Amino acid sequence: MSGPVAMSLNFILSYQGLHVHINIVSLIDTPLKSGHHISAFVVTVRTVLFALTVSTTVVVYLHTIRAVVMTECTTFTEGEFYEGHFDPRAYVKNFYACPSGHADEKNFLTFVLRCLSGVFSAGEHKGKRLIDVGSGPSIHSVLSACDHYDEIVLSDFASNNRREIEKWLNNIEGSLDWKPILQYVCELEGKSSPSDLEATLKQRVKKVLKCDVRLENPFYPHTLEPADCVITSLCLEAACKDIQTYCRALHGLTKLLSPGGLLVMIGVLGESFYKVDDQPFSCLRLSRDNIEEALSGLGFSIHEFNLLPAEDRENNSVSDFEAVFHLVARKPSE
Ligand SMILES: C[S@@+](CC[C@H](N)C(=O)[O-])C[C@H]1O[C@@H](n2cnc3c(N)ncnc32)[C@H](O)[C@@H]1O
Repeated sequence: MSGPVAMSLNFILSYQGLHVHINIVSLIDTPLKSGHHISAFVVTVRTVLFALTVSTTVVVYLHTIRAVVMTECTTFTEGEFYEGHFDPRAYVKNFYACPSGHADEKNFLTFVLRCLSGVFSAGEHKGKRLIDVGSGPSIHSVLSACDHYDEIVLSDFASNNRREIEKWLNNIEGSLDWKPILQYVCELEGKSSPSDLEATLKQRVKKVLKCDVRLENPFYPHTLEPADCVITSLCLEAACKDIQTYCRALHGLTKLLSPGGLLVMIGVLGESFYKVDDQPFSCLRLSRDNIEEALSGLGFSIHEFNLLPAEDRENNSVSDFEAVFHLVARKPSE
């Protein structure tokens, strides 16, 4: 099977103390198959002026130009690509090492954690079962909810992600460190003990399952009992190559909910790629209308839609999102 090949070219042009750093990252099809095209092309040109003094080096960034050209997307990085190319430890180190998240994605993670805390900390939403779809290697999206649901299922397409979660749940040496995020959520919610929160979550997570959101039943061949709450964060836009697939996947997720159940989504608008270390992944560019139309088409009522526009987008080297959104919607009761 052919898959996209990530190419990264770096070079420096120097002339009399003026250094031009050129970084080209592109996703291209494997040359083994003909008729394929460049699918994503990211060019970053950094012009750096080094002014040397006796003891110090002053670096002045003159300007950063970034151009992203999306052409026909024959190589959208779907689940199979994640299996071989997504580094769970690098992902967590890049984006979840501390509550402020990645330095280029200002306030992204604090916005997400605050929104999730706002939904769940009062205890208004509770129930027996909660499913997080496309967890990646991460547990942050269920931290605020875990006190209020008896059984939690985490899930992802990629086995390397599921393995990292299992390692953390089983206290295996060298597992991912979620302490800074646990600490932050406790501070938000006035809880005194991150280790109690950690213990609660570890006790409530009953399964870590393979899922594929492109399937009508994402957990096929298993049939899960209907959940009171489904959470999904940054998964559908990473997994779905076009809006039709996205709407079908959303429908599949909503079928996991019992009537009247709660859907909580975190996602990005207007993003075409993100990077984990130097490895780019594609993303379906969504608008707020896309999501609202898809959900109202499924009969959901949207209770909250919160948006955080990207700050300093032109200097973001790890993604090109326009805004991060958080929404809470309810499935119609029968
Ligand atoms: C950007 S990560 C999001 C991870 C995590 N939920 C978060 O908020 O950080 C996207 C995740 O989607 C998963 N994914 C990709 N294709 C998928 C599919 N078809 N079904 C389920 N998960 C998929 C990837 O393995 C990856 O873990």
